[in-house]
Amino acid sequence: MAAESAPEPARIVVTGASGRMGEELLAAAGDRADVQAVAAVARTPGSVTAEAAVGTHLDATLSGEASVDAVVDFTAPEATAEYAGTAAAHGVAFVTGTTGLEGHDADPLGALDEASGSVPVLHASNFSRGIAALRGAIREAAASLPGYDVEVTETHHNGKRDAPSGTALTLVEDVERERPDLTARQHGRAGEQPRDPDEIGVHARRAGDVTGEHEVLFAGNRETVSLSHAAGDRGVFAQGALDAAVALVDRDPGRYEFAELLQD
Ligand SMILES: NC(=O)C1=CN([C@@H]2O[C@H](COP(=O)(O)OP(=O)(O)OC[C@H]3O[C@@H](n4cnc5c(N)ncnc54)[C@H](OP(=O)(O)O)[C@@H]3O)[C@@H](O)[C@H]2O)C=CC1
Ligand SMILES: O=C(O)C1=N[C@H](C(=O)O)C[C@H](O)C1
Repeated sequence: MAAESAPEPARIVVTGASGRMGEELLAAAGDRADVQAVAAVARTPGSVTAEAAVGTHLDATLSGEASVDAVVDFTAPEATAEYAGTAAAHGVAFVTGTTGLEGHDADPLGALDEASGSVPVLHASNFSRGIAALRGAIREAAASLPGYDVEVTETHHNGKRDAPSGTALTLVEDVERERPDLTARQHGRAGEQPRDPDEIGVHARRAGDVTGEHEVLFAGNRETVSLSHAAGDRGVFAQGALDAAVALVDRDPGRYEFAELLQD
């Protein structure tokens, strides 16, 4: 009987290759058999150590590659808006973990929706499997603990640009869906500010090189429930994003959720 041959690796292009996540993605892809980073894009290519070719413009990079399955993008909202359109124009799936997209002038969320008309698109504020599991637990707790006060706290490294983190916003939305009585997001507190029952507190801390920590605290009925997650390193996010890129290959155009791809 003939031996089954391994499937071809997903051919990806990594944008933001000079960044913390870009470097992590290139390193992680190099260790996997199911993904091949065929090229990388960076504004400052000299700073990138990669076996793949490094360009400065995604459009030129995609034009120069015979076949690319997915662009994997962890950059900044304005770049994500541009790259989503470029990937769609080339018929290439788009996976992005960029946060801070909400309300940005470049309308990255609109660009993702538009791109999803012609290619598969996945945006996740957090690509760790632990956060995907935590979200289920948080939804359950929020539904089971009516009337409890809820406070969301995140901690990240001092180089993070956006606050609160994209993950914190996702967790807040998850709670709000189960608790429509929580209509007021309270970002920090100062001075005389007693808590209103309709508040959901949101707190962002920035310190040192903390990779990413999130906690949702439920308090009421003389008890507290705390659900939390801490990422040990950025490899956690990189592996999840590469899993997503592999899972998106050959899918129909449209918007996809990270949790839904994990179930397949
Ligand atoms: N969803 C998830 O699981 C995770 C999401 N993130 C998110 O990913 C994003 C990147 O994070 P991180 O790697 O730490 O950030 P860095 O600042 O380390 O890297 C950002 C990268 O994007 C590039 N970049 C920034 N602005 C532009 C632009 N206008 N055009 C083209 N390229 C640009 C930078 O290029 P240059 O070096 O030239 O400035 C750099 O390569 C953030 O939004 C962060 O919140 C991070 C970790 C996990
Ligand atoms: O910027 C980061 O580092 C991270 N960003 C994401 C976010 O904003 O939630 C995910 C992770 O926590 C790390």
